Amino acid sequence: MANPARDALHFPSHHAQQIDPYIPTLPATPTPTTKPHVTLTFATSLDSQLSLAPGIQTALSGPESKAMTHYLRSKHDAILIGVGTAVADNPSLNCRIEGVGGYGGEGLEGQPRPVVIDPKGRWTFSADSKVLKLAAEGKGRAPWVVAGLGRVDEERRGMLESLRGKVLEFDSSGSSISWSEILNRLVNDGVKSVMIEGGGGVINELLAPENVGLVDSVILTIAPVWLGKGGVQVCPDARVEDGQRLAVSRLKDVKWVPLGDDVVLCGHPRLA
Ligand SMILES: NC(=O)C1=CN([C@@H]2O[C@H](COP(=O)(O)OP(=O)(O)OC[C@H]3O[C@@H](n4cnc5c(N)ncnc54)[C@H](OP(=O)(O)O)[C@@H]3O)[C@@H](O)[C@H]2O)C=CC1
Ligand SMILES: Nc1nc(O)c(N)c(N[C@@H]2O[C@H](COP(=O)(O)O)[C@@H](O)[C@H]2O)n1
Repeated sequence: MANPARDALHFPSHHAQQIDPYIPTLPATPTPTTKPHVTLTFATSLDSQLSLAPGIQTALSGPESKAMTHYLRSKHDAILIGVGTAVADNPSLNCRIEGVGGYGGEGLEGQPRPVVIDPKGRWTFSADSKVLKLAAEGKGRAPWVVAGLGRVDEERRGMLESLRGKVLEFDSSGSSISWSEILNRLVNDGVKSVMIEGGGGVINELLAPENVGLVDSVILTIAPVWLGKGGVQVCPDARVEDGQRLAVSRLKDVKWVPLGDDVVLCGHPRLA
C-alpha cells in the first residue's frame, strides 16, 4: 500500500466482523439478476429523525459509526441519495477508509459510484461541488445522475462526462420513478451492490410496504440524542389490508452492535 492519507479513517477488524454478515458477498457463479444487492443505511436520533430540519445537515454518527459508514462505502459498488440530500449536504459521497484508492490505495479501488436521484434536474452542481472536486482529484468517482429526459442541461452533462460520470435518463416526465426500474437500470450498468443513504423521502419510499422486497439489509446507526419535532423523520406509509392496519415490516436476523456512544442495528427486512 502507498502511504496512507492523513485524513484516512480506520475501522477495526473486530468491528467489521460484526457487520460483515449484512453486507454483499459475491456469488461464486454470478447469475443474471434484476437488481443489485441493496443495503439501506443511515443514522437517526432517538426520535427517528435524520436531521434537525429539511435542508439542514446534522451530524449524528460518532467517530466509530462514521468509520463504519465508510467501511460500508468500500464494500458497495454504488452509494445512492435523493436530490434533497445532494442539495442540503453538498456531500462528498466517497470512501475515506485507509487503503482505498485516493487514501493509500491504488487508482479508485474501493471507491463507490455516487448515484443521485434527481428527476427534475434540481441539483445545480458545479465543479466546486465536493463530489466533483474529489473525482477531479482522484479521491472518488464522478456521480451518475438519475433524471427525467432532458432535465440535466448540456453544460452539467458535459461536466459529469469529462470526469467519467453520466446522466441516466428516464422517461418519467420529471415525476416519481419506480424503484424496481431504478435498481434494474443500475444492475444493467454493472452495479452489483448499492448502499442507499437517504434522505427521508428515499428511505420512507424504500421502507413502504410495496418496496420491502427490494431491500436486502438494513444497517441503522442510532445516536443517543433527541432532535425534537420538525426534523426529517423516518416513518414509512402505513400498511392497510382489507381495511385493517398492520405493521409494515420487521427486521429479521437482528444484531445490535454498540459502536462508541451509538448502537448499530443490523437486520433483513421482511413484511411483518
Ligand atoms: N442522518 C442520515 O443518515 C442522513 C440524513 N440525511 C438528511 O436528510 C435530509 C434530506 O432528506 P429529503 O429532503 O427527504 O430528501 P431526499 O434526499 O430523500 O430526496 C428526496 C427527493 O428525491 C427525489 N426522489 C426520491 N425518490 C424518487 C423516485 N422514486 N423517483 C423520482 N424521484 C425521487 C424527489 O425529488 P423531486 O422532489 O425533485 O421530485 C424527492 O423529493 C437532509 O437534511 C439530509 O441532511 C440524508 C441522508 C442520510
Ligand atoms: N451515517 C451518517 N451519519 C450521519 O450523522 C449523517 N449525517 C449521514 N449523512 C450521510 O452522509 C453524507 C455526508 O457524508 P459525506 O460528505 O458524503 O462523507 C450525507 O449526504 C448523507 O448521505 N450519514
